Amino acid sequence: MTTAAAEALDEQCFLTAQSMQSLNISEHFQLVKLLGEGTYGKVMLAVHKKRGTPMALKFFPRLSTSLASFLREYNLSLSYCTHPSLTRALGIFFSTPSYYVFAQQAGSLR
Ligand SMILES: Nc1ncnc2c1ncn2[C@@H]1O[C@H](COP(=O)(O)OP(=O)(O)OP(=O)(O)O)[C@@H](O)[C@H]1O
Repeated sequence: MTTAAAEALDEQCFLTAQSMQSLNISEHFQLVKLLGEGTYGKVMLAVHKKRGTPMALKFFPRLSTSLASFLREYNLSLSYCTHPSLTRALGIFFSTPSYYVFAQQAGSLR
């Protein structure tokens, strides 16, 4: 990553930190099933309760994930999401008492 790209990413992380909401997951999403687990945490298939939109929610445990590294993952997923072979980030991110979470299009490509 170039210095300019790293600075742009830092700035984006700072800005997104300002608008992170705390959500009660069960109020907004129905969790359907576990899609997989990575080194950082788990990925669940979820449906937005009001809109019926299916999506993959990525759960980063707050015990083992710093806010800075979560925001970095989230913002990287937003900037790479234009690549046709990657699942699209949906611009949804929030915290719960135990997790930092962001949403991606649920796909079979990964
Ligand atoms: N958007 C998605 N749609 C459907 N399934 C997904 C999606 N993202 C991740 N998964 C599933 O969850 C698993 C874990 O994904 P995750 O992105 O957490 O980790 P990874 O990139 O596979 O591994 P690591 O965390 O080690 O880099 C994947 O292997 C895949 O099976």
